[in-house]
Amino acid sequence: MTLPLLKVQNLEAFYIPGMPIVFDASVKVDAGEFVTLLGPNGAGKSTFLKALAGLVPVGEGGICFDGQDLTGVPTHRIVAAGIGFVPQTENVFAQLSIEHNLKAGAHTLPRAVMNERLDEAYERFPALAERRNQAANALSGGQRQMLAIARALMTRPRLILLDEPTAGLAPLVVTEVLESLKTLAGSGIAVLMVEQNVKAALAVCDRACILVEGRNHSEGTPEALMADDGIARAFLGIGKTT
Ligand SMILES: Nc1ncnc2c1ncn2[C@@H]1O[C@H](COP(=O)(O)OP(=O)(O)OP(=O)(O)O)[C@@H](O)[C@H]1O
Repeated sequence: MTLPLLKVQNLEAFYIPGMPIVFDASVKVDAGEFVTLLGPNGAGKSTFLKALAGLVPVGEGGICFDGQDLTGVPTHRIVAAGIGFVPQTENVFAQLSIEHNLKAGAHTLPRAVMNERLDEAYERFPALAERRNQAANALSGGQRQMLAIARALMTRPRLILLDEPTAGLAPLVVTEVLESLKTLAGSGIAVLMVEQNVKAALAVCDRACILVEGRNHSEGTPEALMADDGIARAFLGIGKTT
């Protein structure tokens, strides 16, 4: 039996000591798997993701990634271990060019490696290549998200965490961004994202985990979750008509 790439067990995360937001959440992600975290507003999904990125303190529980214990380690070590993080907002430097944004994602790399990674990014997202010298604030919302994703990929992570990557985007662009994440997962880079566009997320992911009040509620393939009438109505915004 192969171990999951990411195994989070019974994690507690908090902003204020003694006042957990995430009480007991467990999630596994396999290599190349695309997993969505769903749940009501305030369930602690973003907090959970930030805790995995080392941006929120953790209490009980553990985070194991690629055989390494990453519980409570600082963000730079998490990135070095092979995890990329794309925050929901302010995820690009608006005044900097696209190329400088990408370089900022991996500024410690030697020049030759950096150029290789830039080529990879432009190959993956051709729209960025065409505009490489323009400021990021000239990009559309969807292209900005692509840039934020491309920047997180500059360190060649094995897992990328994304906090609501389609927030505020038009429906067609939502699909475009999510399809690009599906392609990413297909290329072997695991994806764990928090998403509010439930139906669009379920159309592309392999599995979804539902968090409620900082704890696991249920999980399964999109098909299995949608087939459960109680879950579909309560969490997926899909009511069966009778
Ligand atoms: N920086 C912070 N300091 C203190 N409390 C916070 C902070 N950020 C979030 N919270 C609180 O943590 C709780 C969970 O928020 P979180 O954003 O993790 O939930 P969520 O499930 O992602 O919700 P949503 O779907 O609305 O984004 C909320 O009650 C929120 O007020």
